[in-house]
Amino acid sequence: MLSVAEAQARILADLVPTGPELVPLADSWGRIAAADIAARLDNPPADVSAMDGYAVRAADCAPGGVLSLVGESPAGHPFPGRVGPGETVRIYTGSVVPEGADAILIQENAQEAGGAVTVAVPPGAGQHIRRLGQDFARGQVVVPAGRALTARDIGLAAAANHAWVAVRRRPVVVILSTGDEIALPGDPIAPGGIANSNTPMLAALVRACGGVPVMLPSARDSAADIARLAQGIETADLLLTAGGASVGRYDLVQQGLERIGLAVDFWKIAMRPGKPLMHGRIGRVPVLGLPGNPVAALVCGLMFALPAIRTLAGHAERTLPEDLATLGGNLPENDRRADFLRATLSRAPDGGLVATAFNRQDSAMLQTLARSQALIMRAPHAPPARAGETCRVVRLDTLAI
Ligand SMILES: Nc1nc2c(c(=O)[nH]1)N[C@H]1C(S)=C(S)[C@@H](COP(=O)(O)OP(=O)(O)OC[C@H]3O[C@@H](n4cnc5c(N)ncnc54)[C@H](O)[C@@H]3O)O[C@H]1N2
Ligand code: MOO
Repeated sequence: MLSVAEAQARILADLVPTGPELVPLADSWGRIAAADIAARLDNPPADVSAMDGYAVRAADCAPGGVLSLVGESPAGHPFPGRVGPGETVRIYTGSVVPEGADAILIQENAQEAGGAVTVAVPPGAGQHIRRLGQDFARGQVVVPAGRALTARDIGLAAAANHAWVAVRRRPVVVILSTGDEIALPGDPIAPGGIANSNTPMLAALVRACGGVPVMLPSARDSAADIARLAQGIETADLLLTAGGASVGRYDLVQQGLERIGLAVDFWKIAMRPGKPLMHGRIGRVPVLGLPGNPVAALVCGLMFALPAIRTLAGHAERTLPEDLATLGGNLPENDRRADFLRATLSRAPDGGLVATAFNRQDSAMLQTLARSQALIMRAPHAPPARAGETCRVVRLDTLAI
């Protein structure tokens, strides 16, 4: 069976990012920059004052000295002349510093009367001046390609004078759950039936990864029905199936999709939950067959669908970051499958993270999944671990998933 890392590498190997589209900058939150965004101007565009006061020549300012007030430089209306020896110009925060001046005397440290300004506390040379380009220079890349745009990036791109940005088209991800027992949430549930939690959960995951989910009606446990529902996926960027991935007589996803051209790349990986994960292609469309147990579907979603969607979306950070934490309880020796244990997080007195695994890790238990704040990652064949030892975690509390 493949390791988690090998499976990730094979899934991501030949995914091609979607093409670019232009969107208004203000609508670009969370979108992935398709190209570097370079500044179209210097910021600040000139030397400007950081305070309200007087533009002066620092060398002219001595305590008690008097300067002649020769004009004003309001923001947006630069003073056209020069500040000569013994002269000063009234200035405000954000105003262009007139030629000749090399410091700002803040108004709290001066007294103005009858066209003269008396210096109380002289400024140092250069004080309270924001230099031309000190934030960024024209041509400098302010947002690199592949970044998911934050409110801060949008502010920066706006300051760099961009009204539109090129972002990647959101990948279209088709979701197909399978199983005779599956009913739409809210519909009557027949004896032995179960509400479909995977489809809405995976749709939310797709959205959180920057994709557009397309939820198909769930398929019966029949190869013909699976093939029928999955027809027409050639315009999608990714197909996610859930359920029917294992070895039972009614686990028919592979058989069903083979009828419409599925070529399987791998099936089964050394991971818990998630052993029956399948990867393949139908034509150019990558296919991820997720296990039906909802926890396995979501954990495989985080470890494989998320990197795949992020790669399709052109995101530079493809996989979830790992953190270190201290174990809050003992863990037994692990077998040959990498384990992802649902866990809560707390803080040790020194502020460090403490991860405590839930006692029951049944991959059908959604409540512990929803309550978990991290997944403790255990390597295949990890020896028993004791409370207080360091462990690797994927944080869920910081993900909006
Ligand atoms: N003999 C073996 N049995 C199983 C093995 C194995 O290796 N040998 N693997 C187990 C593992 S691990 C998993 S995970 C499951 C995966 O099974 P499938 O992917 O075939 O999923 P189903 O059998 O269709 O369903 C499993 C379980 O999940 C429920 N389910 C399915 N879809 C949904 C949905 N959309 N919403 C809510 N719940 C869903 C379904 O009712 C079952 O209870 O196989 C083990 N078996
Ligand atoms: O994926 Mo299964 O849920 O490993 O138990």
